[in-house]
Amino acid sequence: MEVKARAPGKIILAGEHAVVHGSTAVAAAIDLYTYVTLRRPLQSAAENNDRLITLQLKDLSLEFSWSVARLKEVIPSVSSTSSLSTPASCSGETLKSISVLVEEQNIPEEKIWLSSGISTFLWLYTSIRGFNPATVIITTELPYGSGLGSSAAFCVALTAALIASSSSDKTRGEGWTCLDETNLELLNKWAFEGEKIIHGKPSGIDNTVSAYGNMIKFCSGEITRLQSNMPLRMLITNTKVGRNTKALVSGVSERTVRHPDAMNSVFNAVDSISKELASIIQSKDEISVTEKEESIKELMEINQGLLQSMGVSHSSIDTVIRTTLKHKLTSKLTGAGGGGCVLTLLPTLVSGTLVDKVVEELESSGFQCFTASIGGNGAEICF
Ligand SMILES: Nc1ncnc2c1ncn2[C@@H]1O[C@H](COP(=O)(O)OP(=O)(O)OP(=O)(O)O)[C@@H](O)[C@H]1O
Ligand SMILES: C[C@@](O)(CCO)CC(=O)[O-]
Ligand SMILES: [Mg+2]
Repeated sequence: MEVKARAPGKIILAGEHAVVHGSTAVAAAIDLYTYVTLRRPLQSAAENNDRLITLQLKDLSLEFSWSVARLKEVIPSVSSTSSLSTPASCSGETLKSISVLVEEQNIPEEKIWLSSGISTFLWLYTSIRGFNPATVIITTELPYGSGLGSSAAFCVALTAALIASSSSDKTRGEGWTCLDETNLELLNKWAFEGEKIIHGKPSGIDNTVSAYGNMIKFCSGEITRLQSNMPLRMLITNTKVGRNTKALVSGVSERTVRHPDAMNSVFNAVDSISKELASIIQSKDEISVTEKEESIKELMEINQGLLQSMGVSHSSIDTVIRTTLKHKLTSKLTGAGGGGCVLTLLPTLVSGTLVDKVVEELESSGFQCFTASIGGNGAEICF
């Protein structure tokens, strides 16, 4: 028995970090996906003594396996205390036990950043599917830890596959299909629990936009779907500077504890930027696209300045901003910053030749550029 699921990455157009502190943010799904295939063994094989839960990370040529017996020994209570319909947080104690199971896998030192993802896998899998043996195969088009929501796409696609494999209502051979509203809500709640293991204190925007797709305005868990009334093209530049969302988010929280008044003013300013951006994107007024683009440019510039003041920019991000500005193009970091990816607005009147020139310049600095279509589908499953 095999089910497949996929979930998209995202870009944050405005409001990252401030959204963790209650400000509004605007995000959109992009057409780069994480794919999960879940294979359950035939009944006869499942009854063998060597029953295994296996995780294959195909792009990295890595495989991790746990015997069901070992899982039952180390985290006996997980599957008895939770079920698909009751999303629950992983307690500190359970996470410690799961870390023991992850450490036993001897992850190569240079890939140790995968540990939180593998812990999340074990938590989500055993909470939703119990100790039923299976092989889970993951591939991704998203760069890991670069601000495009690889962690959320991983949690959402994995949970979607787990929900699909638990479902008795299977419509075969119909290609990729969306989940119904109830399952989507459940999926989003479970994926948020997964994100908590990877991010520490996520706002929930990344898993929500990956699950629901489209373009959304998000504030304290409340989602508004945005209908764009203008073309929106962004160049994405991956600085390839590795960073970790958990550390960056906690850095901003520490700064907020030290300077609460100043930082709350910053978060309020970001809230206004996101709200204004959302209204420009949706506006049906007679304002020309060029005028709208000019406003968006300015808002991106102010947002980047505020992200700088939160301490989450990086010299590689500054290089991208300077390089694009030479060609009168505006950029801001996207996601958690500290390196990772940068967005550059490509106004409708900008010629392909200019874009090619900018890309060439950015790539000669060692960065990687690409474009992605914005605002597509969220999580989907396939039987
Ligand atoms: N396909 C995957 N397989 C296993 N683990 C993954 C996968 N994708 C992401 N992860 C886990 O998520 C971590 C990266 O998450 P992190 O939140 O730091 O970056 P991001 O989600 O790419 O960026 P951002 O949160 O800024 O959008 C990795 O270190 C890994 O533990
Ligand atoms: C940095 C952050 O705001 C976005 C990461 O994509 C964290 C979050 O909202 O969970
Ligand atoms: Mg993440």
